[in-house]
Amino acid sequence: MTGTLEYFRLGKSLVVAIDGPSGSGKSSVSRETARRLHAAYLDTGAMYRAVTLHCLEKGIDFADAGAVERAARELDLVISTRPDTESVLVSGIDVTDAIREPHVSKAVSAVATTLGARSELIRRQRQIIADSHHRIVVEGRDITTVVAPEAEVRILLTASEEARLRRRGVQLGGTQTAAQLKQQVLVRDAKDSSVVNFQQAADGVVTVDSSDLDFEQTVTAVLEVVSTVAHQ
Ligand SMILES: Nc1ncnc2c1ncn2[C@@H]1O[C@H](COP(=O)(O)OP(=O)(O)O)[C@@H](O)[C@H]1O
Ligand SMILES: Nc1ccn([C@H]2C[C@H](O)[C@@H](COP(=O)(O)OP(=O)(O)O)O2)c(=O)n1
Repeated sequence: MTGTLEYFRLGKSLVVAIDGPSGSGKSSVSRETARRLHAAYLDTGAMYRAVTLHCLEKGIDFADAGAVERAARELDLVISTRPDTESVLVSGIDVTDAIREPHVSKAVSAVATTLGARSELIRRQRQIIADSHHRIVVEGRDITTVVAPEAEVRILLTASEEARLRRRGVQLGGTQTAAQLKQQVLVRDAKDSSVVNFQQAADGVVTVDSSDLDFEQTVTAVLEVVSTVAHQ
């Protein structure tokens, strides 16, 4: 770790790209990794969710790809990149909690599979990485392959279906039935997989399987991958 922080102090670029399926621990593990590295943190899924919420509120037809793309382009979206501040604003309104609602989770794949909306969000994500002076942990589905394939560290964070369903169930406070959880985790992943590959590691991407690791062990495993790069 000390070596990794030293690497940062030398002003070197350190983009940590983390992809993986739903419930693998991407958001929580990436946020904590960013904290420990004193780096910025970007939850790209939150951006897809914000566009989705906006479309739902404006009654935009998800089948109209042009309208969804326009919504992505025109959205006044501000997302915090401070790991200690979870904040998403749309037109100045705080939607941090609203974008996590189950009805948004259910609809979000429609935006994720609209290629024009993806291009716009990818453009914005690259800008945010540049604004961070390339010291950032970025997580999503296509960060290692599309958004930042040149990232110094590229990780695929996986976990068994059973672990992912269990974690999401606990996270949602036991409010969802087994069928609802399957819909939100496995069915959504299957839909999203039609446009991005986050099930297998691309060349040069290190897989961290968190199925049998607790949260702290997973963060440690990710930091170990980061530190091998810092010491190269
Ligand atoms: N290795 C782990 N062991 C146990 N629980 C974990 C682990 N990693 C994450 N979690 C918990 O699982 C839930 C889902 O994690 P999250 O980061 O939201 O996943 P994702 O962003 O991949 O959907 C959260 O409540 C988180 O605290
Ligand atoms: N880089 C990304 C990030 C998310 N997405 C899509 C895939 C997901 O269905 C949604 C929401 O992502 P999010 O990471 O919030 O999802 P979960 O934390 O797994 O519930 O956005 C994407 O297509 N590309």
